[in-house]
Amino acid sequence: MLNYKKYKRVPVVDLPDRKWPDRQIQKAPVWCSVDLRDGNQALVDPMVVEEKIEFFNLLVKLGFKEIEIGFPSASQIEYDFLRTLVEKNMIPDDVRVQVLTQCRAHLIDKTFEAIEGIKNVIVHIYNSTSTLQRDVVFNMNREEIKQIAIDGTRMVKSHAADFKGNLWLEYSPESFTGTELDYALEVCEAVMDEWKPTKERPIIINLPSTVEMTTPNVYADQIEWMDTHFKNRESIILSVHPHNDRGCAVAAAELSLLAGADRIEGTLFGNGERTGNVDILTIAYNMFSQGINPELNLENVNEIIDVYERCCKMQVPERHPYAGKLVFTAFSGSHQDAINKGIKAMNERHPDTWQVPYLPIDPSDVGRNYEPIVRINSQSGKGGVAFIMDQYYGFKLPKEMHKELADEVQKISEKQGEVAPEQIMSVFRKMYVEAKEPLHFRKIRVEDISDQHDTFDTKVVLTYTDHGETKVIEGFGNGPIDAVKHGLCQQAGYNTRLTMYSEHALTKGSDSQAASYIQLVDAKTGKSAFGVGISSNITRSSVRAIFSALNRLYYGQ
Ligand SMILES: CC(=O)SCCNC(=O)CCNC(=O)[C@H](O)C(C)(C)COP(=O)(O)OP(=O)(O)OC[C@H]1O[C@@H](n2cnc3c(N)ncnc32)[C@H](O)[C@@H]1OP(=O)(O)O
Ligand SMILES: CC(C)C(=O)C(=O)O
Repeated sequence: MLNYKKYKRVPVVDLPDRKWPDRQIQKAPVWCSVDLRDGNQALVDPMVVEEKIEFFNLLVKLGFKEIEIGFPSASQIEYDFLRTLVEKNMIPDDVRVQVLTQCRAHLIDKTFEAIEGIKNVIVHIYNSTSTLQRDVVFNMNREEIKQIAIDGTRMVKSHAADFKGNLWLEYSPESFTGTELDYALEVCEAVMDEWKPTKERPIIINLPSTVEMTTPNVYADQIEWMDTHFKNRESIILSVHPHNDRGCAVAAAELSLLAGADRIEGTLFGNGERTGNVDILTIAYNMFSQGINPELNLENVNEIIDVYERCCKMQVPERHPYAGKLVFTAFSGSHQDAINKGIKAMNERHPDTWQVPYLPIDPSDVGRNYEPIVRINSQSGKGGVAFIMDQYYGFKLPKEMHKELADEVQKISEKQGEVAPEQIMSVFRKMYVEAKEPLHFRKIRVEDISDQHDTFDTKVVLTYTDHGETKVIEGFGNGPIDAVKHGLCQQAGYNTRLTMYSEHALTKGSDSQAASYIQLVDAKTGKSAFGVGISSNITRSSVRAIFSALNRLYYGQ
């Protein structure tokens, strides 16, 4: 049995008048990508300079205005990358780059050496404040730990006096979620007392969920508590930095926005230590799906995946929100049916507002144009097969026909697994379009005889082969189809009723073709069959559909 007694609960926050549950997200926060630092430090093979440059350029293209580019005092690669950005003038003027350092003199000195020449920089210092780390890592009491933060701030301050560009300070009480709230507040305020931020030159106070330890509502309570207890709150940009140990980082980040956070640090696809940082893209796409401008350029998720996978040597999982290969695809019948009907209804009723069952966003909005929304396997139903026929090939099968074709496709999927659209099309062709024997329609002549006949106004002369033997018959009716049917009944003995007819121009493939669908019922036995005809001439496509139905009805095709 699992030894759950080994673990103890993390205390919750006593916040009876919490406000965040009644709020809604109204706008995008300040986004800060920490891919090149927190994401990078978790990689099996951290990025080399060229990869960091490619990733940095992607982040700029996506519209990030704050980018933590590394820990320049940690390694030569980190340092060289930063220097390359500066020397090659690659940092846009409207982007603030951020660098991380521990509160240690030699690391801060090196950091300032690295950032020389940057126009806008955020120097991010941190030290762990949690009860556990105070005890086992630092073996220091509360005052001593607070002093690390104060000393770090002082060191940055003394360097900042000589720094030529614009510089902001960010302070993180690392392991904030394992820190007593009153103590976290005390340390942050000690840093602020030292730094002296103003409304015009605010400090970034970043409250990381370094390890996600609780349900997201507790994190939100912690953030709201801090938000409402800070003195001089207007001189703070309140930032969060959730990790995903419990799989709830996105929820934690979203709830923290309700609780007062202004800024989110996270990574693309949630790469980062252990289970990762919060996935910024998911939060941004969530906003987008609610009609909120995410203020990032996220139209091409495939490009983001491409750069991410190449530089990080990580894979985006197939079920990853908004980005996974399978997230816009339905295999199951009822989902496919609802999507099929939903898209049709939306196009008819309100094409400007996306509302389709099972698809929270329009895949094409994020560049997933070629995504198969519907894929067919043994879990699929008739709606899905009809959707494929329409979306891929332009055949709008009458509802009556859906089941027959789907049953045939299902027989295949039960044997082989997924059935590709081409295979469905080939089944359709074989079943209907190629049902041309033994009755093979050759040609038709249509005459308008309206002033020569009382009830019928169309005469047809129909040539076809029956088991190879050529036959020519005449038929009269109130239109070509009716006349063909009468001719076949009276002169060839096929006594049928026509119970369904529909036709449409084919929108996909050859643009001048029409498709006709017919259902014939044998008047004596009641047996029925569908037929399909295709031709550039609507009369010929209809007659072909009749012959297809006859062959299937009487000759078992
Ligand atoms: C939650 C986070 O993600 S924080 C960011 C973590 N990222 C990284 O660590 C990646 C880059 N880091 C590195 O390359 C290295 O750790 C370096 C270069 C920064 C420092 O290297 P080293 O000094 O050789 O080793 P190390 O990191 O183990 O140093 C630990 C010492 O720093 C102290 N320390 C750790 N964090 C801090 C801090 N934020 N401020 C001040 N001192 C600190 C520890 O108490 C320990 O002190 P001790 O030597 O007296 O026991
Ligand atoms: C440095 C801090 C913000 C960090 O990376 C964390 O707490 O996860």
